Amino acid sequence: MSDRIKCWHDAPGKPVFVPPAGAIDAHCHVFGPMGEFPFSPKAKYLPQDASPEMLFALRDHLGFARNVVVQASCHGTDNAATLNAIARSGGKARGVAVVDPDISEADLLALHEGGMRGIRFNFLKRLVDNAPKDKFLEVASRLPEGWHVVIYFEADILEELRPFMDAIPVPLVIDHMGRPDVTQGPDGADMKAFRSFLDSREDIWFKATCPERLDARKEGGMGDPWDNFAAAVAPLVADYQDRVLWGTDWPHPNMQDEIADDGHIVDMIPRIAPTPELQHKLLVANPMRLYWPEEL
Ligand SMILES: O=C(O)/C=C(\CC(=O)C(=O)O)C(=O)O
Repeated sequence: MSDRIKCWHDAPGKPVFVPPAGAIDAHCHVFGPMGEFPFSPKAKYLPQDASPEMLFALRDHLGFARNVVVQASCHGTDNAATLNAIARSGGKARGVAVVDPDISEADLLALHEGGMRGIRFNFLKRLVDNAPKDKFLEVASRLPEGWHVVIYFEADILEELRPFMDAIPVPLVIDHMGRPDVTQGPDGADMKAFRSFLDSREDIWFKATCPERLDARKEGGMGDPWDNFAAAVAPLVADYQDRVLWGTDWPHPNMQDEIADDGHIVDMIPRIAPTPELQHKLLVANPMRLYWPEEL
């Protein structure tokens, strides 16, 4: 692998929407810097450096107060780059780790000390070589107190994953709503299946994220201003308003062919959460419960 990809906008606009005080970007990543934190030999993409300082500058520009940094697959199970971002944030970031399922209890506690509050299981074949469900279940059963499991999958394997996810004994957070086809609309088959999954347990959360991915022109979607995304996702946010999170997904891994303006992504918020009450739940109250519960 040679060329390092760059997927983010160099000069995102200032959003019109002003996030409420204490707003949390609950899904973003850092890459490297590679000189300090090399990528995994198993990485499926090799990105340019997207440093903590760049992330924090974007946070301030967009009007957010905190970040939840999710370990990206290009760093494998070495969480050093994500922990570095959390450490440099001055208390304004927490994280989600990716671990070797054989990780010891002591190492899990060290991740907790470093600000991690969950682990991520990634089922996208283009991102990871294998996803051993039996090992994932074992490690999910011995997480530190208060942790959750983040799961990333695409809509076509939701049913196949149901028995596995049903067996996880801690809260679940589903990345990007399990990537529904938003062009099907709010009552499409993918949204119906996802709703039925949400209805099966009260501790399944989801991220109403990634208009740029789910409504990408390249995928047959609308592209910015992502009208399909707004139409399909707003009813879901309204109906499950106490277990939905939001994030920028900066630096938008693997979106090099469709660079999104993060200011426009923030301006999607009032389209999926039209009232101040919903916006406060989405951006403050809900992520605080998962990531900074001791402050509540
Ligand atoms: O940023 C995301 O959430 C989505 C990703 C990257 C990713 O998850 C990873 O590398 O772990 C993707 O769809 O390529």
